[in-house]
Amino acid sequence: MTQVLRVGVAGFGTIGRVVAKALDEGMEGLALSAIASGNEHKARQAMQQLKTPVALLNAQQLAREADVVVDCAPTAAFMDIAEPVLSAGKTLITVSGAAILQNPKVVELARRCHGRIILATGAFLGLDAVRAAALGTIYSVSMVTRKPPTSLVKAKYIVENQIELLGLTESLRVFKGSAAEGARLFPSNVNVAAALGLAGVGADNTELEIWADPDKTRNTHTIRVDADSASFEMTIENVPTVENPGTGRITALSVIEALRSLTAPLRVGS
Ligand SMILES: NC(=O)C1=CN([C@@H]2O[C@H](COP(=O)(O)OP(=O)(O)OC[C@H]3O[C@@H](n4cnc5c(N)ncnc54)[C@H](O)[C@@H]3O)[C@@H](O)[C@H]2O)C=CC1
Ligand SMILES: O=C([O-])CC(=O)C(=O)O
Repeated sequence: MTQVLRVGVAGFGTIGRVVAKALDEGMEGLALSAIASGNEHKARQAMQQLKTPVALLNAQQLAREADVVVDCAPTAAFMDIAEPVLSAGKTLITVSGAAILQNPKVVELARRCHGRIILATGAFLGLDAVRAAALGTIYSVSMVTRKPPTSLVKAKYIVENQIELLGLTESLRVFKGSAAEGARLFPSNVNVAAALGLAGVGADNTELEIWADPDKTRNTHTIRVDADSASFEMTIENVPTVENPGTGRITALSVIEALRSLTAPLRVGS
């Protein structure tokens, strides 16, 4: 008999709903087993769209119920979701690179308990090449993010510093520094910079600029890497989701792809 992996989805928002829908519609070797949410009322309403009803559980119960948990919740909820999954020696798929930087001990927890954290590529590109280059010598890694002002208005740093972005007529650089600092100040907006840091030379040594750009309609990230094995420059232009413009449409698809590669007979890319 073929084994089917039970998948729990934690966080039923912009990304979580798309991932749950894909599982509900059928993915080879994978089945949606339960959902955890930060807002029970909204989650119950949205769960009515599922063809096969599943339970709404808390994070502890979800970790017991599922073989694999997909974390699609805000950065602040990461440890509540990750800890029970990893302590049980199970697999966590996440796109919260910023949360991993904030909680580096989570990697040790996974090691000690034989759990596994898969940081999906998310709204990004090129992490396979960066990881490979990191086996040699990387001289520099930098990233420039340009987002439409609407994608940045809810960012922690922008809100706390009351920076007015919606009336911009030209682009404004809102951050320049390390990816580590950028991920701390913009946790929901530059998870991709955190992932780039983790893949390459570390977030402290990865340079980052973030621009609010009224001429952009897409969340755009350009990375430049100079290494002894290769030099490369890549740009991705992500279509913002309607629900949460800071989140590109491709993010949920990347998570679905990460799930699919758990059971697919052929995996393309490292
Ligand atoms: N690496 C990447 O490329 C990207 C990463 N992200 C990250 O993905 C995460 C989710 O993004 P979105 O779906 O756009 O956010 P969202 O705000 O649309 O959805 C988050 C959901 O999590 C729920 N939630 C809150 N606390 C929870 C808890 N303790 N347990 C379970 N659920 C909880 C909320 O009620 C909400 O439904 C964020 O951490 C964001 O920073 C987002 C976009 C790209
Ligand atoms: O980096 C993120 O967390 C999200 C992002 O920029 C995008 O969706 O393009």
